[in-house]
Amino acid sequence: MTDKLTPLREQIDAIDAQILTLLSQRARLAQEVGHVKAETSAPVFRPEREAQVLRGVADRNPGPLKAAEVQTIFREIMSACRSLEKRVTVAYLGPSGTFTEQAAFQQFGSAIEGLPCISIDEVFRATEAGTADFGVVPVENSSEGAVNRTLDLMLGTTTTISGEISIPVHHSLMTKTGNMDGVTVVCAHSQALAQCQVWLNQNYPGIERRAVVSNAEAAVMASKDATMAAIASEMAGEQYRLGVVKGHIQDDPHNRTRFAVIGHLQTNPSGSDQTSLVLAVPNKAGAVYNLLAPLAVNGVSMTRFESRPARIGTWEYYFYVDIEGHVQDPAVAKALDELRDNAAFFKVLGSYPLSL
Ligand SMILES: C=C(O[C@@H]1C=C(C(=O)O)C=C[C@H]1O)C(=O)O
Repeated sequence: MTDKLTPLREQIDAIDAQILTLLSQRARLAQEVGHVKAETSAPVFRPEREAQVLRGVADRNPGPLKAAEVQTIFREIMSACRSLEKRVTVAYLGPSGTFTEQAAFQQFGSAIEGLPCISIDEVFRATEAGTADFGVVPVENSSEGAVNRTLDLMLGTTTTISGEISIPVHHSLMTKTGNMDGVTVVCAHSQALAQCQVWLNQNYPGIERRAVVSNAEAAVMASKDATMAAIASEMAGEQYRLGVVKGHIQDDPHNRTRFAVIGHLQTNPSGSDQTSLVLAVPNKAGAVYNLLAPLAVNGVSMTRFESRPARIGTWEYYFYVDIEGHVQDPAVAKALDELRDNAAFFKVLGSYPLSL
């Protein structure tokens, strides 16, 4: 066997040497890009460029590696190259071990300064104040719908959305011991409890369910108290040394959560983009219909429509709308100009590359 392996490993060693040479050539070019940007105070992180690089490698990937695996490798290469220009600070809903942290690393790679925050409000504050260059917040879950706090804070924020991330959300039931002996309470974020409610009803109908600030916090609590079980990601379980009682307990096996990247960057078109808006209408008949008519007239597709009470004591609403395309696309620009005229409130939250 050794005789067969040796020549193959020699070939791998030779290729690794080539990869390393090419990586350092790439890194030196990124440093040069960094110098050019520094001369004009241009932003270091260019999400539209990174999205194009990642789409390009997926399109050209000859296999046998999967497109998503090749993208993960290139994501890390870009993250490391970018950090030679500047190591960006990214605030996210923590503590360490949350799905939002996972989303932040999926977007920026691991060569960043992570800034875990205790609440969604804190992520907005840190990003608005410039303590962090970017923030990552949950926006919507495929089973539970909108994350209302994020939508409310988007209304008044000075930041814009520069990217979106979509990740599969798999929950595990975990305890200190890996079994349920002596456990009297199951802790998790309210959304996670809701996403696992059918499974909990069937398997642990009598047990108390306690909503806590995050799943990661539930994992911390379970790591300190053998009477508590946590619902969280297996990643959080590993971090806090929990044993898995049962994995994949979410009621919907395709459960996903969408996250937004917020910051002070206006992202250029990447070729496959989305724009998020908040609108309100005057309180009269046919107002919503009239409001949205310019989208259809200009051939702009709406991919999401969500309403939130305006919280001013009357039955008025803010509408959160996602459309295909970028504000710099002529059809989108024209539709938005017309839309602005019909709206009682109008705010573009950002144009950004569609998640991979
Ligand atoms: C090198 C650049 O800077 C950053 C790093 C990138 C990369 O490593 O490919 C791409 C975009 C930027 O976020 C660039 O803007 O081209």
